[in-house]
Amino acid sequence: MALFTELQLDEQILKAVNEMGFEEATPIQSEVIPKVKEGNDIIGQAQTGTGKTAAFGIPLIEQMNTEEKHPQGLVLAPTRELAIQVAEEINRLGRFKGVKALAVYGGQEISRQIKALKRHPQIIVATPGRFMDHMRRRTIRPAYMNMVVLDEADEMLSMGFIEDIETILAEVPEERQTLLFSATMPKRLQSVTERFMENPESVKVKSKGLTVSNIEQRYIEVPEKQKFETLCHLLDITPPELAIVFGRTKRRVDELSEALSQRGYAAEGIHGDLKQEQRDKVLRKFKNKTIDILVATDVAARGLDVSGVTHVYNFDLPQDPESYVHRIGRTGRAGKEGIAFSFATPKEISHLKFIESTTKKKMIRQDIPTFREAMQGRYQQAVDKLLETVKNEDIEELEHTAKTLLSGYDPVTLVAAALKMNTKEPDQGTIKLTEEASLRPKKSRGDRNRGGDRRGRNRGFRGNRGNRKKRR
Ligand SMILES: Nc1ncnc2c1ncn2[C@@H]1O[C@H](COP(=O)(O)OP(=O)(O)OP(=O)(O)O)[C@@H](O)[C@H]1O
Ligand SMILES: [Mg+2]
Repeated sequence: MALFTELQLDEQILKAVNEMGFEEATPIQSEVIPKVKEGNDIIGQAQTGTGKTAAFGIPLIEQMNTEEKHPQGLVLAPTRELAIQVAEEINRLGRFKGVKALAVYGGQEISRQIKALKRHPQIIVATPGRFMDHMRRRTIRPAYMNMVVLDEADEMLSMGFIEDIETILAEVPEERQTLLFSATMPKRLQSVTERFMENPESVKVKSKGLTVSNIEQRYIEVPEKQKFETLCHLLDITPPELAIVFGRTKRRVDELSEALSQRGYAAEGIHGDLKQEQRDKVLRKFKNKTIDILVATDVAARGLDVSGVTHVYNFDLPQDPESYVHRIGRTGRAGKEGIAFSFATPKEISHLKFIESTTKKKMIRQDIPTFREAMQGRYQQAVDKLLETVKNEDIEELEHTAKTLLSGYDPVTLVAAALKMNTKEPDQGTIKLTEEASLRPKKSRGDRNRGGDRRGRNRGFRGNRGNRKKRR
């Protein structure tokens, strides 16, 4: 860690950094920021939640000319929510310097974006598909861009955005500076770095494994049919502040969020078949804690930074170890603690071991929690609620009634009854959850095959690829 004052930043950026409450630069920031200033192409790898956004955002802002009318910086990101978030962070960092970023992504009216472009943002943060749209309409001219950042480049590759990126970068002047960031750098990414970057310098923050140590990683071997009860029990035993539950498919996410709601949890789902408005609404509710459980496909696995996420549950194991790293990285951010639970069916244990071998971190095995433990958790919640009321609520009015009650009943009986009333009822009612097949051990699947799967499954919900095709 280094002080930001040692990084020779613009005064205005330093001021923004201070106001954001950053005290010291994180390792990736202190390594990358000076190197970007030297003008090199950089490949930056550091664990999830360690400030990669500001690591590229700060030097990007520094090199923007606020007199210039055309956008000069471009950040490409795999998902719409991530594009929005990165633009927000850049706007916070750049506000005293007068550098503005605009998020441009599928699912939002293009006319609205065209209007916003007239306010001359220096930096565009885009999903590849929508950026291509703007390029074709000539509403954005890449010819003036001199810095390009590929955030989560490996994910854009998996999603099949490679050709789009190629098309985009062919229109950005060659003498640009290109930066590439991710917490994971699978080998297949080399093709991207070779094609799009010039003598890139690799900056990799030294660490024991791919995941941060402040995330406790656990797994539970559980048959498919018992997963849902197991999840409910875990939620009861230690209620999360905010939790993300990852499911494999969109249908799974729909069914799971419905089932959780039915059982009385404040849960909603997010995936790519939802309208963008709905996606925004759900994420907003999660951020302001109207709901405390977000059920998601991998659309929420990358880059999303929501403070207060204490728990991540892999209801279904992810196919790729990379996806595992990013999913669990939604907790334990910026030095905070987090816990990740992964469910593996007996057949999937070998796949889990394969994930462990990639992350170089063993998960702690835990038994399936019992109904009794879950009930204890619920009672504890009732106790907490009662004590909270004692502490914070105005209950004087009820004192007379309480005394009358106490004259006729034993106090232990009364308190126990009050607790019982406040305890969530044992689960009942049937829920609908279509079974997922166990994942096959990864060894039998090729890289290309996996990439294709993901692309097929996710198409249309990141970067609006589907719509673009129709218009063409
Ligand atoms: N120097 C700093 N000090 C304190 N907090 C910071 C600092 N830099 C960034 N942060 C905060 O840490 C959080 C995580 O940062 P960021 O989203 O950039 O992580 P990341 O490395 O891109 O993670 P991911 O791999 O998941 O995308 C954000 O809330 C960010 O504002
Ligand atoms: Mg990031």
